[in-house]
Order: sequence, then C-alpha cells, then structure tokens
Amino acid sequence: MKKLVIVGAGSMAEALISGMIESRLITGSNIWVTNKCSREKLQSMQKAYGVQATYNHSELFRGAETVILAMKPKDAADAITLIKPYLQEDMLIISVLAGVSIESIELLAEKKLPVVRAMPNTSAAVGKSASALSANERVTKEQMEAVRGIFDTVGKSAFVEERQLDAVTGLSGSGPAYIYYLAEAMEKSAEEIGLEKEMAKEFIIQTLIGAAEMLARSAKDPQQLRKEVTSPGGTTEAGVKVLEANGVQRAFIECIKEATAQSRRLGQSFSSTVKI
Ligand SMILES: NC(=O)C1=CN([C@@H]2O[C@H](COP(=O)(O)OP(=O)(O)OC[C@H]3O[C@@H](n4cnc5c(N)ncnc54)[C@H](OP(=O)(O)O)[C@@H]3O)[C@@H](O)[C@H]2O)C=CC1
Ligand SMILES: O=C(O)[C@@H]1CCC=N1
Repeated sequence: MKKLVIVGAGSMAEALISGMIESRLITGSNIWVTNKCSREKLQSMQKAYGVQATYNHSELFRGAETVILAMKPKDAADAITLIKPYLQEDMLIISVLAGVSIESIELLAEKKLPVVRAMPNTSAAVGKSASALSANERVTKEQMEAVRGIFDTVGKSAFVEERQLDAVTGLSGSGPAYIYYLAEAMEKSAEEIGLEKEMAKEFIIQTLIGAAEMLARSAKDPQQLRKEVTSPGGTTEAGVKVLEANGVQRAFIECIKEATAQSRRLGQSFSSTVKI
C-alpha cells in the first residue's frame, strides 16, 4: 500500500497501525500520523512503529492515497474543516467515527469524496477486529478491495448498510469493553474467593479464550454450550441463578441498546451542526 494518512493518533489509530504493520500490509514508513497537539504521543508512535508524524498538512497529505479519520466525533467538525483544502477527490477517505454519516463528512469537506465508513474495534491490534464497512457510490472497486485489505488483515470485515452501523457500534465496536468489564468482575471475585491475583488472571484469560473458541468452532448456540457446563444441582446452576436474580442478561441487552442509541444520538447531533 502507498501512503496512508491517519488523522487522530489515539486508541483506534494505534490498534489499526499495530495490526497493519504486524500483518505486513504496510510498512511504518508509509504511514503518516497527526493529532491535535500531543507531541509526545506522536513521538512514542514513531518510536514504537516507525511511522512518520507531522503537523505540517502539506507534507502530511502530499501523495496520500488513503486517509483514515480517527478523531473523536466531537472533534471531527474542526478536524475536517482544517484538513479540507488538502483532501483530493481521488483520495479514499475511511472514517472510523462512531455515528458520523458519510453525508456529514462530504458536507464538511465541501467536496464529493469516495468515503467508506468503518466500525472496527480495538482488537485490530491483535488481528481480531470485527469490522463493519459501508461505502458511498464514489468508492471504486479497487478502493473497495483496498479497504477490505486493511480490515481483513486486522480481523474480519463485512459490508453492511450505512443505517446498520449504529447497531454494529453498540454491539461489536464497543463490544470488547463489555468483555473487559466481565474480566474485571472475574478478577475482583478471585480475591474474595481466596485466589492469588496473578494465578487467577491466567485462568480467567484462558477461560475467555476457550469460550470464544468454542463459540467460533462449535455448531452449538451459546445457550446450548452454557447448558453443557451446567450440571443439575451443581456449581454453575447455583452461580447462574444469582445472575438471573440480578437481571444480568437483561442489563447486557439494555447496555447494547443504549450504546446503539448513543451512536444514533451522536450522529444526529453531528448532522444537525453540520447542516446549520
Ligand atoms: N476506541 C475504540 O474502541 C473505537 C473507536 N472508534 C472511533 O474511533 C475514533 C477515535 O477513537 P479513540 O481512538 O478511542 O479516541 P482517542 O481519544 O484515543 O484519540 C483521539 C485522537 O484524535 C486526535 N484529535 C483530536 N482533534 C484532532 C484534530 N483537530 N486533528 C487531528 N487529530 C485530532 C487526538 O489528538 P490529541 O491527543 O492531540 O488531542 C487523539 O490523537 C472515534 O471517532 C471513535 O468513535 C471506533 C471503533 C472503536
Ligand atoms: O465509545 C465509543 O464511542 C467508541 C465507539 C465504539 C467504541 N468506542
């Protein structure tokens, strides 16, 4: 891949950079990054991945083939307004911004651009992102393949309708955080049940990896797999009864619905400011 520019150098940018370099899709020297003002962060990324970093926009965008927008949605209007003179109609724009529509990006850039909206997750750093993609009609077949090239090397990707991206954001964009929340609870419980922290950590990680592998490889659904762990009158049944009594499954469903609604709200408030 030729020159790739990433505007925003936070968690998502770093996950993508580390995944792309690890999978040898691109070398660090062909990746150019910038952020708002955190110079130390850019320096640490240069050191860790061998990427190029600059605040000089002419230098940043000169000869760029692909531009990834990776700032927070609240910063997107300012960022796109600043970079719009440098965006060319043949540059492929990939936005990972939650909620922000393709239309809003084009309105802010004040030009017709090939835009792909992507919703990956931070597991891209280890090649395990689940990424949903949605493209406008200006994206060529070659650009589409280039985008698949990026997101398939950092995990698995699939094209969806743009209107489905809020739901994907609530489910798998934010998804790793829900699993980390569960891991946090398991770690906290370990202390209370008398297990040494470091040892418990290993058991927790292997249990999560094993359960994920079972879900991926087995033809059985999650409920069936859960039943197979649950002996009548046994330990799992006793534990899961407590989860049921506390409405934990319902809480997870509400959590994903609320995250989806927040993605929709972010998008609506962004669109309304762009259109004013
Ligand atoms: N984190 C995640 O799990 C996921 C995030 N996303 C999306 O990715 C995007 C980034 O999220 P995340 O990486 O977590 O955010 P971070 O807060 O970690 O990083 C945001 C980055 O944007 C930079 N930035 C802010 N304003 C500008 C600007 N005007 N010009 C250039 N850079 C700017 C910040 O620079 P500085 O540090 O100097 O302020 C920072 O480097 C969001 O839109 C989010 O919706 C999508 C999927 C998953
Ligand atoms: O929390 C967020 O808004 C971003 C989008 C998906 C994951 N992190």
